[in-house]
Amino acid sequence: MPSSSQHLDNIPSTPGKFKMDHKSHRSKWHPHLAKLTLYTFVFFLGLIFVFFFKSPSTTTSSSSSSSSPSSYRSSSSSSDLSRRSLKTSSWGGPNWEKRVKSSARIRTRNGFCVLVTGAAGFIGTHVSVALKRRGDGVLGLDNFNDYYDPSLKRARQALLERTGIFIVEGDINDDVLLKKLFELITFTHVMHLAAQAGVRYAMQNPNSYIQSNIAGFVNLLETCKNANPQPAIVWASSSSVYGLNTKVPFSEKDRTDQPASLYAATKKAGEEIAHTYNHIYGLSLTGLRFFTVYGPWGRPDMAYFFFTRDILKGKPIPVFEGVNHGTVARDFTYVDDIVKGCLGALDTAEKSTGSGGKKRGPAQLRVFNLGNTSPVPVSDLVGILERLLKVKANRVVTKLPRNGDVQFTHANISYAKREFGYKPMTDLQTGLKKFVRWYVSYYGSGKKSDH
Ligand SMILES: O=C(O)[C@H]1O[C@H](OP(=O)(O)OP(=O)(O)OC[C@H]2O[C@@H](n3ccc(=O)[nH]c3=O)[C@H](O)[C@@H]2O)[C@H](O)[C@@H](O)[C@H]1O
Repeated sequence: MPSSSQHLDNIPSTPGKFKMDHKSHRSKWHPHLAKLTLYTFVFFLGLIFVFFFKSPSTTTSSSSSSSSPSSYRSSSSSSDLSRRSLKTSSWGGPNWEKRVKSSARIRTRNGFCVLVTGAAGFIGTHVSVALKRRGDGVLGLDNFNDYYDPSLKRARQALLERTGIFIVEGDINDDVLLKKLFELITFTHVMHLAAQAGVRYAMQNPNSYIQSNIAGFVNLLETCKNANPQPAIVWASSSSVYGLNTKVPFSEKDRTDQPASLYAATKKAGEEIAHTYNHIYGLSLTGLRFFTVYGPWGRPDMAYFFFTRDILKGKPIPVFEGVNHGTVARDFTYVDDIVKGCLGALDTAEKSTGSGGKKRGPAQLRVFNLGNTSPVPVSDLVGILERLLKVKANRVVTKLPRNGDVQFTHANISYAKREFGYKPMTDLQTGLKKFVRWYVSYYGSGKKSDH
């Protein structure tokens, strides 16, 4: 008989019996029992490990109430583990709820109540402030990930706090959190700007694009479609959906089925997903194709931003050119013009027609270009920066890499003009002047900054 079965045979049938015989069996039983206890311990430890680390939604149980301090939550899920630095988030409790409600309070007649996702982001910050200033209730949501220096996001957060805007720290993939927010607040609109941005970074971390721009978007739409009343949603698509399209200027009617980057593909997928939720659930959805947005509080991963930093530091900057020295150009659009476009889209968004997951009638579905209608070669952008910074750039002319960049963008904006009077006012020279002024006030004249 194998020794293991002997061990099993020797286990007392009741604790009482064991206790009674304790003294006489002790020396004989102890090694076996110790081993068995160890195995049992390891087994349960394993179970606990599996429960806590493999369960899709571990500590965000919807049954626990967030109204007491003891119910402060920490959210993370298995899918989060694949994300770049998705921190756990804490939310809940009476003080948290008070801040949420105060931030979302409408302060003007017929004002909106807007959930702004990605509120600590570049465009999110600008749009949030503009909405708050005109009296709308604004609640921010942001996961503060470290795609770029999170201290810049914290500084934007501090700016928003001074304007009376609270940013909930959490992820759009956290359905329990989203549900809670919609239970606490009746949002009339969602301005969805949370995304994994950047064209070239998609080669390094493709999964983060799927997590944010597809899974996160679907999660948000699921919450919106279940809400009663359903909010109207305005969200950030991208000029990059035009991909390898050669017909210029880009019109919303042009083909968008040739994306040149995974980023573009996820934004295009977002447009198709928006169509589905509009069709099935009656959600009012407006996608905005932003064209290379720049300005104060911008994104450090964008060329105009890191060119400024590196010119000031005397570092070389790679300036891309197309085949046969072809010009690479962008329809750079100043952030204040984009904000006006966002507000115009919100103001003309019709109500969703569904409620509680049921469609009651056809709902609005729109896509707009928001560009500047005036493409500028990247080499001219560098020239403007040189003049503003009074430093000569160390240009390294480099062949446009095959990592998602397209050679040229140019927006036709007549649809946005017709629908809500969109009219960009800022040329690149004027906008970069404002950016440089902000940059120098934020980082100093730069040579020592190492962000
Ligand atoms: O409209 C959009 O939807 C997108 O706009 C932005 O993408 P892009 O237009 O590619 O901006 P950005 O990287 O600043 O490159 C600007 C120019 O500099 C050139 N470029 C870039 C890097 C470099 O090292 N050298 C260079 O010449 C480069 O070839 C390009 O011509 C957002 O990042 C993106 O998130 C998305 O919102």
